[in-house]
Amino acid sequence: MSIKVEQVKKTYVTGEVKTHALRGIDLKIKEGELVVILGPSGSGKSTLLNVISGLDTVTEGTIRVNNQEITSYNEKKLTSFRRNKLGFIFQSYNLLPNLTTYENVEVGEYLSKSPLSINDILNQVGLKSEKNKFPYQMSGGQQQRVSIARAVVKNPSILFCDEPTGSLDEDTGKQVLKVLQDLNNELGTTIIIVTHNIAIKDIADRVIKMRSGEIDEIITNDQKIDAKEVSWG
Ligand SMILES: Nc1ncnc2c1ncn2[C@@H]1O[C@H](COP(=O)(O)OP(=O)(O)OP(=O)(O)O)[C@@H](O)[C@H]1O
Repeated sequence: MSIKVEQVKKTYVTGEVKTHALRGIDLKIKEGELVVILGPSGSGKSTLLNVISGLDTVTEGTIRVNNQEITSYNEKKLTSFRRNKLGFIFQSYNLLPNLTTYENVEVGEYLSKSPLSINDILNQVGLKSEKNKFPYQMSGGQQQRVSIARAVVKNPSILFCDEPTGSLDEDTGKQVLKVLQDLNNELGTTIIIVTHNIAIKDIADRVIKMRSGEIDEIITNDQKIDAKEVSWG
């Protein structure tokens, strides 16, 4: 699904204090792109991800997803758009602790009108033999792969990832990136990754650098590398 962001501003008001988190963002993302958003803390990365995914509203401007203006949707329409079309992965895996791997992924399946096969996805993320384990019986990388499987079983058109490797060591982080890269290549899922980790830029089609609520620079990456070759440095 393509995304078109036009003149988007987001201002948070807390008491007397106004925070201009987004100061006029223009951005187009093509279907099937893998985009990495980089920038210092407070530069507006998560806010941008939240408004594009309809988790938060804009103060000004429009966002179109596949030519549908989601900024004009009411809460009910937004909820159904998020449920049917989008997948989310966070730094904290947000798994249900008393459910097994398979059952956690079933939660994603239940939310979708056109789910993929749970077993196929567990194979794809390398968790076939972890199917009956509970989150506490697995490593951080395995738990993150369960959260990816839960998001992907919905067959989302866009996958939003907020610091997906933030809690992981380098080797495990790279395995998780590899899973995301394979999904992008094999299923054509549009993927947007927000991160502090500059090394992740090497797997992106484009890198969007943010600063103080604005896009500072957009870099097209002509030499994408395999996630296994990424080095945290
Ligand atoms: N719900 C909120 N209410 C008030 N201010 C907010 C809210 N969410 C974010 N902000 C402010 O908006 C600005 C941008 O925050 P945002 O979380 O988008 O930055 P970020 O680049 O994702 O930072 P980090 O890398 O630390 O997660 C910050 O100044 C932040 O304090």
